[in-house]
Amino acid sequence: MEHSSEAHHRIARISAHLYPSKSQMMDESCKLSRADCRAKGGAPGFKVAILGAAGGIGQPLAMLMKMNPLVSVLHLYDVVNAPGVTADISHMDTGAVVRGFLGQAQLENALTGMDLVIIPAGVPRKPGMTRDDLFKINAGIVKTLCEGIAKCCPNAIVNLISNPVNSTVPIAAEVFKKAGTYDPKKLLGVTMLDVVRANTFVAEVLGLDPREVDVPVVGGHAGVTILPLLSQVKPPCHFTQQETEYLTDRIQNGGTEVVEAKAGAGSATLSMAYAAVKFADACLRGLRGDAAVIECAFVASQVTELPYFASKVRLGRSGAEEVFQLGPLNEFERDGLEKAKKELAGSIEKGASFIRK
Ligand SMILES: NC(=O)C1=CN([C@@H]2O[C@H](COP(=O)(O)OP(=O)(O)OC[C@H]3O[C@@H](n4cnc5c(N)ncnc54)[C@H](O)[C@@H]3O)[C@@H](O)[C@H]2O)C=CC1
Ligand SMILES: O=C([O-])CC(=O)C(=O)O
Repeated sequence: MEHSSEAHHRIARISAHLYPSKSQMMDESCKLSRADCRAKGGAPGFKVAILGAAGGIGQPLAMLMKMNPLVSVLHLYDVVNAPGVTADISHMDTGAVVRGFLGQAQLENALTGMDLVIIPAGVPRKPGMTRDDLFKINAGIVKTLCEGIAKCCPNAIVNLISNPVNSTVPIAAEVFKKAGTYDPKKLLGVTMLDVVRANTFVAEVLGLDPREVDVPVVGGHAGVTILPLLSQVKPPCHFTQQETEYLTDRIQNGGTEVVEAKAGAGSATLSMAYAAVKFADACLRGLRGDAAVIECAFVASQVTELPYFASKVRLGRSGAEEVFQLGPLNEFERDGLEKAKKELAGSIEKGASFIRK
């Protein structure tokens, strides 16, 4: 039979977990706080922060990052609901230790020591809006968060999701330049969802498994700036003019397709969380030193005359270590490139001058 005081202690411990105040009345001496636990969260891996972790993208993104074996510490920051999301996700029996941070006063603690910072903070579109309509609110949010990064984890890789990406990446770059911490290799605008969509839609047209399809998508992340290079699809294939026009239009307007389907309840969140994790995982594999990790991203670039451009990049220990040229384009793509560059130039300038002014 169980010794009675041992049983008493066990009941008190369970009770302490469920009803802290009741257990306090039962037995003050047998409370076990988290700090007393033997686990010290020292598992090997990278430290990742998500800023905007309680949002539509943030929550599934946090869940998927908690499942990533390359992550040892996961910091979840938001201006609302961070404790709830953190409590929920921290019960998943995967390796990463999860900590929550709520509000501006906790931003610095959320960022200190991070290897990778993923930013999905900011407002999403409603039907009838362009991504640029989000600039007014999201520009200031991105500025504040990047000031925190410059101060607390200037060497971290930054994955910027908040729209309009074509402007928020230049905003982040200018904040880092002002702080003297700018490393162009470490600032990456996330355009992975365009690639994910392109792979899906092309696979549908060709009757292939999307996992076997690789479509480079270059330019930027809004309307005509999203330029799928269908002439470079792997495996090599041919499209009719009608297929090319259908696919280009669907890939460029994939975001709007979701915004309209959600009818006022926001924009892509689940496919975006999936794409963000796919991209973050590539960044972490690069940081680990894996060879040939190549993905598309919106980065500082000399591929065109514009200072930022999305194209394939090689991810390594220091971020985007190599930015690849566009390769041969057909006439349809060359036309698309000219349209993309025209719009991109304005969006980049708008972002940069928001900080320079
Ligand atoms: N790059 C891409 O491919 C995509 C980008 N997006 C963009 O991602 C952003 C977020 O979208 P959702 O998650 O759907 O929006 P949401 O409104 O569901 O979540 C945004 C979260 O950001 C938080 N937030 C607001 N201000 C903050 C601050 N100063 N610091 C920290 N957190 C803050 C909010 O509290 C909220 O939890 C939007 O700008 C959207 O346009 C969305 C889909 C794809
Ligand atoms: O369309 C939006 O507003 C969100 C987004 O960037 C996307 O889904 O590609």
